[in-house]
Amino acid sequence: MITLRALTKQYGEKTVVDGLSTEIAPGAVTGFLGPNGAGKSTTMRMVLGLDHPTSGAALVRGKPYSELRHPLREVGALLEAKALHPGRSAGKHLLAMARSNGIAERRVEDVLAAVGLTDVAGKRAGSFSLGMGQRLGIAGALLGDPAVLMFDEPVNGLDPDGVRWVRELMRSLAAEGRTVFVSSHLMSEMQLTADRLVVIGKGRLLADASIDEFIARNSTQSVRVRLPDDGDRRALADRLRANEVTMEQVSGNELHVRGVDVDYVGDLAHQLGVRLHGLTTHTASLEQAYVELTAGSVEYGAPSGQKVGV
Ligand SMILES: Nc1ncnc2c1ncn2[C@@H]1O[C@H](COP(=O)(O)OP(=O)(O)OP(=O)(O)O)[C@@H](O)[C@H]1O
Repeated sequence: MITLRALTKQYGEKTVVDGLSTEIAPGAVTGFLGPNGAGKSTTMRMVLGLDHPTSGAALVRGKPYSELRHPLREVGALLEAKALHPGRSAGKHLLAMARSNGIAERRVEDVLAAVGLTDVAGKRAGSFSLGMGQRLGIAGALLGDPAVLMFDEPVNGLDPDGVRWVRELMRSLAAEGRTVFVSSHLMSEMQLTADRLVVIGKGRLLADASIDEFIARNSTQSVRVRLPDDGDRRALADRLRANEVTMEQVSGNELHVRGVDVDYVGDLAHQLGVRLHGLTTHTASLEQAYVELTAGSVEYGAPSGQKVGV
């Protein structure tokens, strides 16, 4: 369990983490999402005692990091891949970590096997590819067999096999009853990996919900209608507008209609005698729900694209 209590961090005038309160529960993967600069890394650093809160608290199993007796045995983290001695072999790096943290040396073999690095344990960590570096970082996080794990962007730069491997690892760690807190920019990935989501923007909590709740609360369903004839499309759009129904033309002859269901649009098309080639309900993906939620708190975003007029 990780507990954030009104966690706040200011750098000079700027509040980068702003009164965050939530609990990251064991037995689940919790995705930590937010646009660039939202404060995700700063939050994780405070959980690990690498940054100090201006006010509030970040607790691991009820205690601040500084009060944990055997920190690496209680919380493991991958913050920045390759934050290690480049001349040391992977095995020696882990051995040094084990020795300085009172962790049994046999754990080194276990975690090397768990991340698939047994065969390259004797190679210099500095010669590792990005993917191997990530695996070594994850091995370090697992070394103390901790109940709480935090991963900051663990799939950054990984190939599809590596991404799938990280996903399965996160899921299996959660299935063992551990707390798994993972930040990512890849919404589609979080949709496959996470049970719950904590979303922040400009340091503030925007959402704290299960994936399904998050999509249901933050996105509206739309009806997608395809009409092969321009005149038919205009007739339907005019009638929807007259009925004060919101819609947009996305491409060619496709309309996205909001706030009504397929029955409504189908009946209207029938009344008008227009021909349809498609009529479907579309539920927003996590990506769309996330973009809608964070639209107001993107610090460095590009302006959104122009809509095609109907
Ligand atoms: N040591 C520091 N001094 C001043 N400002 C800082 C410091 N560390 C972080 N910041 C600022 O705090 C804000 C939050 O940064 P943070 O790295 O926590 O965001 P993030 O959500 O992890 O972003 P990203 O997704 O881009 O990694 C940013 O505006 C950043 O410039």
